[in-house]
Amino acid sequence: MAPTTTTTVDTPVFDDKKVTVIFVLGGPGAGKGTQCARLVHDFNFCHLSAGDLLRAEQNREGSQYGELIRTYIREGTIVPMEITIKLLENAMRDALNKKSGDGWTDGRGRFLIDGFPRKMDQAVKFDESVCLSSLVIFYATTEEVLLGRLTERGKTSGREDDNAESIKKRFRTYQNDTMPVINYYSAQGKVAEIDSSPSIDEVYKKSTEVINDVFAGKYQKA
Ligand SMILES: Nc1ncnc2c1ncn2[C@@H]1O[C@H](COP(=O)(O)OP(=O)(O)OP(=O)(O)O)[C@@H](O)[C@H]1O
Ligand SMILES: O=c1ccn([C@@H]2O[C@H](COP(=O)(O)O)[C@@H](O)[C@H]2O)c(=O)[nH]1
Repeated sequence: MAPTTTTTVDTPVFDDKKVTVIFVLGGPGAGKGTQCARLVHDFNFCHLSAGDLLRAEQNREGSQYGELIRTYIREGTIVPMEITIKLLENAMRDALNKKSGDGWTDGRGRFLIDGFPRKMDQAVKFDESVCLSSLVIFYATTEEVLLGRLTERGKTSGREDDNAESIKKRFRTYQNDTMPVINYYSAQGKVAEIDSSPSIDEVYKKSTEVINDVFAGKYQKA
């Protein structure tokens, strides 16, 4: 008899009927973090930046991944997905245990996951095993605008990757690895694209319209 093969399908840790996950993507410096900070204030989201979680893990005393993460970030490449997904899952569990108020009763929660998924393997794995996402907000602008913003931010950010060489590598990774993720979700009708070239206030107005649409049920999960 031919050997049987089994395919393991993960059950997501969090129920997407209770937990809303919105991914926030766009080129480096597009304004993802800036917009998320304001959305948190007005809609009581938990904002999880994958980059921030990785930097915290990199700097955590005793972390076995510190040096590995530092190298990937400096090179502008994507840290192996298992690390980032575990950090996100833990942070989500923490927030679900601690947060309260609008959107956070009876095991419910709402998350803006910023700068993730950056690569197709992360997208598929997160949706399957952590929580099915509702939408991607995609902040789109030109490389010229991105470069200007990152160069300016680099004067004070202290980030090891806000320098000309790392920025160039991050742009390449964005085109090669992250644009396919945006196209993948776009084909499922799960992308809201917002031009992030105008002022912070103008971009924010569009962002709130998208979030109101999500809560009004405009975007149905595939
Ligand atoms: N609409 C805007 N107009 C002008 N400047 C902006 C705008 N949005 C953000 N900025 C500025 O651009 C810089 C990058 O913004 P932000 O850190 O929010 O980008 P990001 O997409 O989160 O970047 P990264 O992916 O590198 O973390 C910041 O200094 C921010 O103040
Ligand atoms: O899912 C992710 C997200 C980020 N990274 C690495 O972190 C840096 C910085 O990310 P920001 O969102 O700009 O803060 C990014 O260039 C990657 O090297 C990752 O590996 N995986």
